[in-house]
Amino acid sequence: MSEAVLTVAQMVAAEKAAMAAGTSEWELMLKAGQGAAQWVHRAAGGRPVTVLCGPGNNGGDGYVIAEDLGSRGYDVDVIAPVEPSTDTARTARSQFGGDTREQGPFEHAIVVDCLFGYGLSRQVEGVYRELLEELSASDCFKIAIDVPSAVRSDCGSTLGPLPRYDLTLALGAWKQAHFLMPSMAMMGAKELIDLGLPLDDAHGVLSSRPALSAPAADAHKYTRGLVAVVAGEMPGAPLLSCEAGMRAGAGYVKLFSDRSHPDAPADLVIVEDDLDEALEDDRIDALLVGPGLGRGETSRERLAAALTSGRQCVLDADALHLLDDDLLEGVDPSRILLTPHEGELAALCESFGVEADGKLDRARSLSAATGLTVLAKGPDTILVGEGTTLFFPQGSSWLSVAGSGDVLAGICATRLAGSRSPMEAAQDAVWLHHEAARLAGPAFTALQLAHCVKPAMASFL
Ligand SMILES: NC(=O)C1=CN([C@@H]2O[C@H](COP(=O)(O)OP(=O)(O)OC[C@H]3O[C@@H](n4cnc5c(N)ncnc54)[C@H](OP(=O)(O)O)[C@@H]3O)[C@@H](O)[C@H]2O)[C@@H](O)CC1
Ligand SMILES: [K+]
Repeated sequence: MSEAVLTVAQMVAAEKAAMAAGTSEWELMLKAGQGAAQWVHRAAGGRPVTVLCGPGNNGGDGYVIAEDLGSRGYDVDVIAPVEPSTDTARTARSQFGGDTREQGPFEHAIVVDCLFGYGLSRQVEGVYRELLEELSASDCFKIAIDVPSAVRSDCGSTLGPLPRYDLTLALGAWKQAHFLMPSMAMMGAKELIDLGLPLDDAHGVLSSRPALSAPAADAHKYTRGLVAVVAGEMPGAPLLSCEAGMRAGAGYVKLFSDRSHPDAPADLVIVEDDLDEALEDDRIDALLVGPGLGRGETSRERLAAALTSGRQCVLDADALHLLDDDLLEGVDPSRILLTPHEGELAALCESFGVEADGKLDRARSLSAATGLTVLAKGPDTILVGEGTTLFFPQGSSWLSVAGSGDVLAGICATRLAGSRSPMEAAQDAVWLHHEAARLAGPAFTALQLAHCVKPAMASFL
């Protein structure tokens, strides 16, 4: 099944294309509703179900679900504050053999929310708000059809109460809100119901688990990739990057630093030569600059030296605050990966005169304006480059710890050194980072996370 992630406009276009090819909207709704009913049945296991139906086609899906469950012998209670307003939803209503009522309260242990789907267009008020508030306060099992009803499908922000759902059933394709905060964290388990829509042209894709490989039989340390981490004013952060990079498959990790690192592990090579000289080593496959770099003039010079060396680079942390058009002059942007968190992304957009709203739009606009690959990290991670946007399943919330980004940057640099493109390297790194966090369990430190990158590798071999 396609893992395309669509905007509302793309969703509407895909539906239109399916209809032009001979499938009616009613057929799509039947397929969607019956596919969803199958999941509701699995969750309900015979217990009575309440279905909340709104005025549009999301409500139409609700009537199809109610009819399907009724035909299986379920006790179904349908709450529909208004009559359906689209032809297809009216057809669905007329095919539903049961009664409806206009408002709550609802008592059943399973509630299916079909108030609004991707057609949500304004603040949720009145009886709809009351129903969503009641749903939020209830301890019932909550199922959202397509998207939670108060969620804007393109950006994941809310226009009303957002209950914590147990299950969200996406119809036809994933919407961006399924992988963006705050909505993604409230959707529970997510399942996709295939409607056979044409989705080949989608620019957004859900990242699939990478398959990594062990070194070739004749590998040596240089063929596996030499990573150089360019240190700066603060020693701790680049060391964390090295600790992670050393466990993500690199053959060799070096720290280019002009100060001593008494806490460095014995298996890390520290190069104290002049940076320009150190960068002349032809065997370097990728550089990481930014963690602990500082933002002063010397730091800027170190970043400039790294960029003008022509090597593939991962830029993180302070490097993202220093980066501007001047530093990128003559640099091939297709060899550079940026790993900003939300604040760094906003700062980058300002530096490059990119006007955009929200994380997704910022990452896309920055990449389009500069040609750089952008890994916009955070609880909802987005990767943009080569005209594509990749979305990711949610990682552990324990990743919100100081040094977590340094670890991610170190993994990115190692993957980039291992003959991966910036997009591939970043994708590998997000999965390794998430898996390391899963293995580290609760309340880990960044160093413990870096150590778990090694066992995380095993999950992808
Ligand atoms: N993808 C597919 O292939 C398939 C998709 N299907 C389903 O269609 C869904 C999209 O349907 P949709 O376009 O009819 O929009 P939907 O979300 O039901 O809501 C629009 C209605 O709500 C109203 N309204 C909006 N906001 C409001 C507010 N705050 N407060 C009050 N009213 C508000 C709005 O009114 P208006 O803005 O027009 O005044 C309009 O009446 C999609 O999510 C999926 O479930 C399947 O059936 C078939 C296959
Ligand atoms: K819904």
